[in-house]
Amino acid sequence: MRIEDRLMSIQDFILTVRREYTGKPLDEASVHRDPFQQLELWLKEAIESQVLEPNALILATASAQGITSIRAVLLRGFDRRGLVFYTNYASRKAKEIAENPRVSGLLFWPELNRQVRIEGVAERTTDEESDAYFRTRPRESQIAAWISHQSEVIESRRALEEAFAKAEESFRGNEVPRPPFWGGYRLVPTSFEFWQGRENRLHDRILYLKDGPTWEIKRLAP
Ligand SMILES: Cc1cc2nc3c(=O)[nH]c(=O)nc-3n(C[C@H](O)[C@H](O)[C@H](O)COP(=O)(O)O)c2cc1C
Repeated sequence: MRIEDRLMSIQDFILTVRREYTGKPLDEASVHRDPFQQLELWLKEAIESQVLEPNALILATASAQGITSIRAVLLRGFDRRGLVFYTNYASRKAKEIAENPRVSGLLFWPELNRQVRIEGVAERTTDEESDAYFRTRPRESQIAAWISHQSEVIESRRALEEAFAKAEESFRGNEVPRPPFWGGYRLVPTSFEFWQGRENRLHDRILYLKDGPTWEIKRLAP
């Protein structure tokens, strides 16, 4: 249906659209004691449910002055050390992380009425880790990493495409190495919150707080 056929303005639509959230109960007694295992379970369920971008992580950073910014990045791996994503080390997010390593991330799966909030600090992955991941990227993405001065103002789309074509030519016949200004970060969590939408807005919110080597588990009001 086209928006015009709804006989409703966009303003009225967003005011009135309302969805009942339902889902399997999330219970502090039955969740994994280890939030990384809980994350693995929910990621598995998101992937199995064929949500469009199950590993899209909305990442918030803040400058030293507390000016915040957010964007999506792709979660490329995780283990008990943290959650890994890759980017340009001269980008806005990287500059903010250099000033202030505190970051937060959000995984949101509307099809499952679920979100996961993660707070912690970002630290760079090792060169070896970044190299290993860079080698798995399609060649075009490897070349794009070289020519994109991510987050900087550029003259035009054409200038970008010309730089890409030039780089493609100069790398012809050779492997594309990882640019020194491109690599990974690991979000090392200090807290996780798993949110499951439930009926009547009585949602389940389970909070994990790092307590030395273990995690404290609490329930939050919806
Ligand atoms: C679904 C999705 C996934 C993305 N994944 C990445 C990523 O893994 N790494 C990255 O640097 N940018 C990624 N981007 C682009 C970022 O959102 C952002 O535009 C870029 O990193 C520049 O951000 P910054 O100026 O805040 O540093 C993605 C965008 C979307 C919509």
